[in-house]
Amino acid sequence: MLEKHRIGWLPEIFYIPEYISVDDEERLCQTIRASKAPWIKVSGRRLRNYGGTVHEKLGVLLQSPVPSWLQPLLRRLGEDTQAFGPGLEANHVLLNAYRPGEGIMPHQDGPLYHPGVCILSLAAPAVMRFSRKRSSDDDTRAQGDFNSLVVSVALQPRSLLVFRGDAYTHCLHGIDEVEEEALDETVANREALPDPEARVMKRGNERLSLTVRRVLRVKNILGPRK
Ligand SMILES: O=C(O)CCC(=O)C(=O)O
Ligand SMILES: [Fe+2]
Repeated sequence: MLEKHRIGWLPEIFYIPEYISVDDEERLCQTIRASKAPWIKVSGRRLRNYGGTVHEKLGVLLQSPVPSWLQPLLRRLGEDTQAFGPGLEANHVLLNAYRPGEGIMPHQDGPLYHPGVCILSLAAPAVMRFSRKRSSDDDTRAQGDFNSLVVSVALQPRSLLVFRGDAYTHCLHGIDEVEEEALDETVANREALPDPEARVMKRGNERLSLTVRRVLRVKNILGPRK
C-alpha cells in the first residue's frame, strides 16, 4: 500500500493525500474541539496524549485506554502501513495543535518508539522539514552538510505522512514557526498540492495533527484488561 506513495530522495518517507474523507476529518475535529480534556502547553504548540503518557526517565508508556473514537483509525493505520512492526498496532497518539506562527523545533522521536510514525493532518496545512543530524553515526554515508535540510513535505489537511527507517533514525524533523510556508525546491510533493506552481502556502487556521506511534515498553497501571 505504501510503496506507490514514496516521495523525496530519502528512501522511507511516504505521503498519502486525502487519506481520510472530509466527513471523517470533520468528525475528528469536532470530537477534539468538543473535548474538555486539558491541553498541555509546550513551546510553540499545545498537545494532548491518548493511550497514556510516555515516561521518558523510566522509558515506558504508562498505559491508559485509547478512546473509542481513535480505535478504528489505529487499526486502519496498522493494517495499511505496517509502520509499527509487521502485524502490530500503535498504542499511543499525540494530538498537537498549532496556530499560524507556531511549530515544532527540529527533533527526533527517539528510541522509546518503534522507528515508524504516522502523522494525520487535520484542519490546516503545514510543511514538515527533514534535516540531517549533525553528529550522526551515519556521517560517513551522508552527503553534504550535516544538519542541513534534506527534504520538505507539504502536509495538506486529511493527508497521512509516514516515515521510518533512515528518515526516523538519522534525520531530524520539524515545522517552522511561520504564518506562511515557503514552497521551495526542497518540497518533494509539490505535484500533490492544489496549485503545484504556488511558491507560498498560508497556514490559515489552527492545524491539528495526530502523531501515531507504538511505544516499545508498556506498563499497564490499570491492571489486566477485563
Ligand atoms: O504535528 C506534526 O505534524 C509533527 C509532530 C511531531 O513531530 C511529534 O509530535 O513528534
Ligand atoms: Fe516528531
